[in-house]
Amino acid sequence: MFKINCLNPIAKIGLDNFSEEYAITDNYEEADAVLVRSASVHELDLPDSLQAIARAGAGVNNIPIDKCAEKGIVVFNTPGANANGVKELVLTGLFLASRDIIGGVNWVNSVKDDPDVAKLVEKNKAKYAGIEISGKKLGVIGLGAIGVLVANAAMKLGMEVYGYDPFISVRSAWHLSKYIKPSKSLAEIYKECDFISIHVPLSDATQGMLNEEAFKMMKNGVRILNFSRDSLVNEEDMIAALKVGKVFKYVTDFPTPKMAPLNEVVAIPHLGASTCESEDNCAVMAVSQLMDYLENGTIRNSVNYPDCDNGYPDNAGRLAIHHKNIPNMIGQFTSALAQENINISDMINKSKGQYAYTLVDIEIPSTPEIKQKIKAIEGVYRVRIVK
Ligand SMILES: NC(=O)c1ccc[n+]([C@@H]2O[C@H](COP(=O)([O-])OP(=O)(O)OC[C@H]3O[C@@H](n4cnc5c(N)ncnc54)[C@H](O)[C@@H]3O)[C@@H](O)[C@H]2O)c1
Ligand SMILES: O=C(O)[C@H](O)COP(=O)(O)O
Repeated sequence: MFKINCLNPIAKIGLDNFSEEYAITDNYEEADAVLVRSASVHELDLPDSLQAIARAGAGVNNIPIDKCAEKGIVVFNTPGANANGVKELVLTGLFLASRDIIGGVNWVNSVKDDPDVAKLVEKNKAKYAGIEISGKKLGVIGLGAIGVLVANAAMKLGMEVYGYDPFISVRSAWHLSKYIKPSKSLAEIYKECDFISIHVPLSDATQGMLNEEAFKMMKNGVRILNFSRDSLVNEEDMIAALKVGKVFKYVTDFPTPKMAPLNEVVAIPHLGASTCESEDNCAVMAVSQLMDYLENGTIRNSVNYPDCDNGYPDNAGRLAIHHKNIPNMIGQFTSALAQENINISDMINKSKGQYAYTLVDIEIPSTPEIKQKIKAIEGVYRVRIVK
């Protein structure tokens, strides 16, 4: 029986896919695996029982992924599963940035009981007027699952779209419209674009990337959209840029105490992935990846361990070994098994950066003694008996 703890509410359609071999527990400390959305795992201890964390969503900055890797805990996410939900809200954001729609609606609310409301509207509407997005230049920073959808959709709305992603995947490149202009540098995006939308993960490399230096290169009155993470933007620099009109509007899905009260900020309560469809997609994908990992040792869409699939374990035993990606690990595993006169029937080894993962199928059912012998090898983080 596998025990699953949910650190956030997870869509029922996903949880319903767990078979009778699984039980949902309220007790994080006893969980074999955890499902999470945006709740922070950084402050939590990682119990010895914990084998996997599945993020039902894209961003994993709420999870200590290296600390997990070193305990042999596989961290999954669900690439693309909420991308359409986010894209639709980004399109909304483009329109909200083009005219002061929110300011105007709020003002109408404040005069709604006035019998002359219709006259007042005609007299005051100019204050909320703006521009059209058609014909304007949009810069999309980060052409992953969301960035590609945003770029293609904005192009269909008549925008001239520039894209920047030095690490673009083959899959994204295939899906990107040929009409999107590839930018060689961020500077080109900053100098050319009327609207800029950022779709990169938060990391040490991207934190604060929209800062004073970047704003200096941008057009006066640029509109910036951030549906990725608050700290991609240097808050003080953004506030200064908004004050002088360098940035005309900042649309963000991540309000902070300093940003939320500003008139030039459209602050949305992190709704990008909060649609029935996205929540269902993420939950189904996360649960399927967890089950395949717990039952077969298969890894799909992990952010700290490599993809690794040796199918259903149809040999007598299977060991899943998490280890450092250093020379002679496989040699030591095979020697340790040979010393016990155990024949290996199948084996697969994959690596990702400094971490590696080996699935070894053997001709006898795995035992705690075999597990211990492999675990004692230096550089091994965890050994799990799959079968
Ligand atoms: N608002 C929401 O509810 C919501 C929902 C989903 C995702 N997100 C956020 O959006 C981010 C992107 O999501 P995604 O699904 O498109 O992820 P993704 O992994 O598919 O795409 C990210 C892209 O950013 C690119 N990238 C990385 N560093 C870059 C850099 N320095 N400059 C330019 N490009 C860079 C990568 O090459 C990749 O193509 C997530 O990490 C998450 O933080 C927010
Ligand atoms: O990174 C993500 O997938 C989003 O920020 C969604 O977060 P949520 O699952 O908490 O809505």
